[in-house]
Order: sequence, then structure tokens, then C-alpha cells
Amino acid sequence: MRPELSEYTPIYSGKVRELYEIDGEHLLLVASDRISAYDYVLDTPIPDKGRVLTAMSVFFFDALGVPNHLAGPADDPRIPESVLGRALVTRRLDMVPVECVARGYLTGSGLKEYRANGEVCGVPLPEGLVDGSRIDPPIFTPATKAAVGDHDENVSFERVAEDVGIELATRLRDLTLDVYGRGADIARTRGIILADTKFEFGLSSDGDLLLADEVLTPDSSRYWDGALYEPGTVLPSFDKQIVRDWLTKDSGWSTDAGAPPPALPAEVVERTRARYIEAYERISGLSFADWPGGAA
Ligand SMILES: C[C@H](c1ccccc1)n1cc(-c2ncnc(N)c2C#N)cn1
Repeated sequence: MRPELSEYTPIYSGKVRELYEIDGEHLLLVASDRISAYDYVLDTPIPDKGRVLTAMSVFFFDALGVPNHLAGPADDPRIPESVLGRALVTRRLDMVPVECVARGYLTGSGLKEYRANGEVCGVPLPEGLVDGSRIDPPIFTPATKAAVGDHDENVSFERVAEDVGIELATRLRDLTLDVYGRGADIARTRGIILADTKFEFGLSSDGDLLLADEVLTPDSSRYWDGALYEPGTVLPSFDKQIVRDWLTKDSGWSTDAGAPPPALPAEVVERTRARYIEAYERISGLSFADWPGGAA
């Protein structure tokens, strides 16, 4: 008999995820079906999004073999039925207050910084790069955690070293680049570009540095369709572009409307759900139908 979610103490609620305390040593990390676009959390959920992204994290935790915070399998008996498949039991860690970002392609806030001063987080880049240019080898571009609703602030490696010490900063950078590089290689061979990603790490009570949070999911990474990639082309988001296009081209809403986006039509929801499942099945080589939880 599985416990009820109400038996656990909620300790954090994010845009699309929640964190609960199971006991002094263990947490329950829950991924919702909520989707965000243009800094809004949309009213319409994407069925199974939480389960797909949880499956992706578990695939990469297993495939990359990095010491991590998982404390049980996807069907761990401590996981309530109501969130089975979209929740994981994790060890409670002392989280390192650094957003560990790796970039293999130049876009977003990195591009903005590069255009202003030719570097990203203090890392100089070659001249002449444009939106979508490959950054090879990938670079470590950390950020400080922003308050809820704000955007993270890009900082230099030196600033991270000031905050957490040079030894830990060096380990964070090396681990971030190693895990991103190997994960991006796996995805690329399956036709999906992981342009960049954000990792979170924590320290165990034994002092071990463990990979935490979600790993290489479309919510923590930019997913592009490799078949569409041309150097310097701006690629749509593999998972969110269907929603973005409907919102800005078909719904009558605009980002400067000053009002939240409208509800999504069923067709947009289903196509988006299919994109998440496609990304998981292509990258993992596994069938999403075999993943725990879902419609009884
Ligand atoms: C921002 C992120 C979060 C994830 C999911 C839902 C809401 C927030 N978060 C993760 C921890 C955390 N704290 C202690 N030990 C851990 N193993 C983890 C993890 N993962 C704190 N915050």
C-alpha cells in the first residue's frame, strides 16, 4: 500500500515542480504536467509531461553513471500512487548555491552577453559568432540562483570560486562540462541537439558531491531538432515551439498583451505531448509505454 502525498511535508513549490520531505534524509521530487512559456505557467497542463521528464532524468542518471541524489527506483514504494512515474525519492543534500550551466551553442542570455562584450561569464569567444553558433568545446557559464520569478544572473568562474572556494568551483565546472558533453553526445547520435543545460549539485553528509535535481530534460536544457541545424540558424524549441507558435501566431495573444496566455486547444496539447514522448523515446531507445504510472 503506497502512502498518500498528503503524508509528506511540502517544502518547495516551483513553476512546474514540487519538493516534499519524506523523512529527515529523503525528499520526494515531483514533476508536474504544467508547462511554462514566455515566463507564464500556462493554465492548460500537458498530460504525461511530468512522467516523460522524470523518465528522461532517470535515463540520463543511469546512462551517465554520475554519482547522484537518487535514493530509489521510479516505482519506489514510498512514491504515492497519485504521482507515480513523475516523482523520485532522493537523498536530502546540502545544495550548492550555483546554477551550473554548460553551453555547446551560443543563444539566449549567452548570446546577449557575447554581443555586448565578446565573452560569456568571463570566457572569451571567437569573433563573428551568431545566434546558434556552435561553441566547441562547450563552456561553463554559471549563474547565481534568482529569487522566484526573476532570471538567474550569469557570473564568472572566479565569482563562483569566491563563493564556494576554488576546489569546489573547479569540481563543479569539470563535472558540468563532462556530464553535459557525454549527455549531448548521446542525444546528438539520436538526432537531438542539447544546446545547453543547467545542473544542480549537492553535498551529502559524507561530503560527496552528487548530481541532483533534474538532468538534461527539456525544462533544464534547450532541445533542438538536429535535422534542422545549420550553423548560425535560430532553431525552434523541440518541445515548446508548438505552444509558442500557437500562442503568438494563432491565438490572438501577444507577449506584450499584459494578460496571461489563453488556454491551449486540445490539438496543441496532444502534439506537444507527442513531442515530449518522441524526444524521450529517441534519446533513450526505450518505450514510454513501459514507464510507471499514467492512466490506469
Ligand atoms: C530547485 C530544486 C527543486 C526541485 C524540484 C522541485 C522544487 C525545487 N531544489 C532541489 C533541492 C534539493 N534539496 C536537497 N536535496 C536534494 N536532493 C534536492 C534536489 N533535487 C532544493 N531545491
